[in-house]
Amino acid sequence: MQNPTSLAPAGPFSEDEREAVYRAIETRRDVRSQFLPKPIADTVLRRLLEAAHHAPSVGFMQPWNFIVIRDSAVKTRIRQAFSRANEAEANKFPDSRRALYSAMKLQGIAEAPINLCITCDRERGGPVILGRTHNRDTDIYSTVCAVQNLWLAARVEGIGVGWVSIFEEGDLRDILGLPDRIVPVAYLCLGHVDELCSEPELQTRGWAERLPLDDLIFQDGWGQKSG
Ligand SMILES: Cc1cc2c(cc1C)N(C[C@H](O)[C@H](O)[C@H](O)COP(=O)(O)O)c1[nH]c(=O)[nH]c(=O)c1N2
Repeated sequence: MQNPTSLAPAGPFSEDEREAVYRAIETRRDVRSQFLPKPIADTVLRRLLEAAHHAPSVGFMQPWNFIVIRDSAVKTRIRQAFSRANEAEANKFPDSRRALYSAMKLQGIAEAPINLCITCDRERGGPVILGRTHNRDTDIYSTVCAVQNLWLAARVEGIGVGWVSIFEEGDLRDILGLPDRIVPVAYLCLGHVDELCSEPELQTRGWAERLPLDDLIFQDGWGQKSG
């Protein structure tokens, strides 16, 4: 049988292109406070969704859907669900951290012109999916790849993205009318930004620090360091 694969050139990008890609990766931020009210043009939103839709997926399953939320009544219900979950989460932390937790803004649901729920259809493509037999969660991993593609594409477009995960899943299911087989993987707030924090907000506020990369790299087996 003839090999149907067609090949395209795949050498390194030019220096400028390479720098631009790494700049997008390094300056991407999780956004909660910097959203501008300016609407996102449909053409821009479409490019972001195309970027997400070009993510890798197990068995080319493409398990994602994109629920674009603009309706302020829906956002209000989502915001209320966040508030309930946020209170419960705050109470999980010891007294010494609770005040700092409560002082942080952890969502921009109302301020972001668009909210976007990226879901995973756990039954898309039928019961047997190439590559998923031994790890059922690879459909979820695939959906997260779509989220990251969108997040980086958004940086390039001057659109900030904030991932909000402080919800009871049942609330999201109920508000968005999700069938049982659909998992809400990411709830994202999107809006134009003209400024972004230069470091993760959780770092500047003293909640956590970026770990040294060298501590995380092992050679040929868990815990094994070179030299
Ligand atoms: C799966 C997942 C879920 C959440 C987040 C991220 C991810 C990957 N993050 C954002 C998170 O705090 C942030 O990514 C890190 O602090 C690192 O900062 P930068 O993304 O580099 O700005 C996040 N932030 C927030 O304010 N509220 C939230 O509910 C969440 N939830």
